[in-house]
Amino acid sequence: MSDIPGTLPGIVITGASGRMGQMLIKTIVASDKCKLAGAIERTGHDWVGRDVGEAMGGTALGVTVTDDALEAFSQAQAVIDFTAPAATVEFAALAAQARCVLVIGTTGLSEDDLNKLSLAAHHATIIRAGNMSLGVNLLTKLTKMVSAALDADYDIEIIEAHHNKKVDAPSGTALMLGEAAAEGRGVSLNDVRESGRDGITGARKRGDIGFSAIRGGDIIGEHDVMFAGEGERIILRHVASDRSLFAKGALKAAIWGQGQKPGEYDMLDVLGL
Ligand SMILES: NC(=O)C1=CN([C@@H]2O[C@H](COP(=O)(O)OP(=O)(O)OC[C@H]3O[C@@H](n4cnc5c(N)ncnc54)[C@H](O)[C@@H]3O)[C@@H](O)[C@H]2O)C=CC1
Ligand SMILES: O=C(O)C1=N[C@H](C(=O)O)C[C@H](O)C1
Repeated sequence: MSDIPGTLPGIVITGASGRMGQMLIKTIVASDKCKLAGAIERTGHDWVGRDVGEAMGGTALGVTVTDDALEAFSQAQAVIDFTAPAATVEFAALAAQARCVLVIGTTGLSEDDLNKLSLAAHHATIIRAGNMSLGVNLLTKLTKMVSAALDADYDIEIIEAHHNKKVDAPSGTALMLGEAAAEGRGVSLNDVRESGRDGITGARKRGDIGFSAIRGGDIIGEHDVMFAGEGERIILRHVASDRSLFAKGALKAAIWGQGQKPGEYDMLDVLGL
């Protein structure tokens, strides 16, 4: 890992051609706190071998898209990964080899994937969150507080809406909010999670935390946490209206991670919440 004092941290972006990949590259280019050190795409992708700025339809950035992740990671101080679970697990192992900071935004990770990330975190500084925005991370705190103040007479339902290309449900953010609500109630989310209502479901089970997912158009990401009681409903809401929100949070995490010991962190650590 190159680490020349006084230079800006170099950041590698995986999934460079993706919605978040391109947003991250634009955010890095506009930042005076870090520089773009590499751009990764999957083997066979038509961006591999091209200048990433030109591939994005703009001016050349002097960074060629590569599928050799380990070589790119070893030249960087941090990697930001918003791709897909299988790729994220591979990148975590490579980040451990390269001993660099890895910021993970990928959602839809299984328990097995998370265990592999924990192993990689023995050698890499891994910062992971299903949502990198200040607003959502603050909302997790509020959700926990409201959930702790109310008993199970208030039914908790989490409703999320995203664009029609999203492949996982419930969203990573919805699960973060569900974990916060469960924590506030002093229960495990796995014991009370209800995310598959269809057909003759029977009445709602007291204490369940329900999830509903809407998919349509270009919705960036909207989340409601509803506490539905007798005669009243409390609704906590976050609406993302620009993807740059997530990219700015991820960059903040990559810079915060410099000098942190290997281990697992989240955005609450980064934001000091
Ligand atoms: N934590 C957060 O704040 C946010 C998380 N996300 C999550 O980020 C992930 C990506 O979202 P989008 O950018 O919308 O998806 P996308 O489908 O537009 O982009 C994913 C990119 O990853 C690339 N990729 C897949 N496998 C790869 C591999 N093995 N090597 C290199 N590149 C690979 C694909 O070619 C594609 O370019 C999703 O899991 C999404 O839920 C999205 C927005 C915010
Ligand atoms: O896929 C997305 O787009 C988003 N994914 C994250 C999630 O699963 O919560 C964050 C954000 O809502 C956008």
